[in-house]
Amino acid sequence: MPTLTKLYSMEEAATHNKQDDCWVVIDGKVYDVSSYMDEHPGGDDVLLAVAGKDATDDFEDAGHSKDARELMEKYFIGELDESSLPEIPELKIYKKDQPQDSVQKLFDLTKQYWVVPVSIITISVAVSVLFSRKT
Ligand code: HEM
Repeated sequence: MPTLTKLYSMEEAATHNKQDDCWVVIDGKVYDVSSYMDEHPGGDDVLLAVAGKDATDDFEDAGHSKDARELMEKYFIGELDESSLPEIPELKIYKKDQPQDSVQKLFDLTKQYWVVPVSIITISVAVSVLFSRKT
């Protein structure tokens, strides 16, 4: 049977940023750690510092054990609605300017560096003409 996962926007997660109402977002998943604040071996202050925010990097930096990762499931309440995230303009531009595939890429490079093969051919022709005149 399919399970329904609740989706939360980053705006909504951001409102849960207090000691007694604390959500953290880790790897696109939303956790309500309000009841875990006092028990967290890393302290409640570190959780409060990332309350209502994306704590993926901080979570990974702390080097959590397999047990800790299993324990997380207890506090899982839903997933982050990716469409609620602001679009990064640089990413869009980068994507847009990328050639479609490697063939296209090679074609673009050839267009850009046509001077190199043309110069090689010109020099070769000049050298062979000089040599043929000497003999
Ligand atoms: C649902 C979320 C979380 C759970 C269930 C959790 C659980 C745990 C557990 C069980 C430990 C003990 C060490 C281990 O087994 O790895 C721990 C330590 C720690 N946690 Fe978390 N944690 C969570 C989120 C976070 C976040 C978001 C941060 C950072 C902002 C954080 C920072 C730390 C730190 C600094 C330690 C101490 C590491 C040490 O003393 O070596 N934790 N956590």
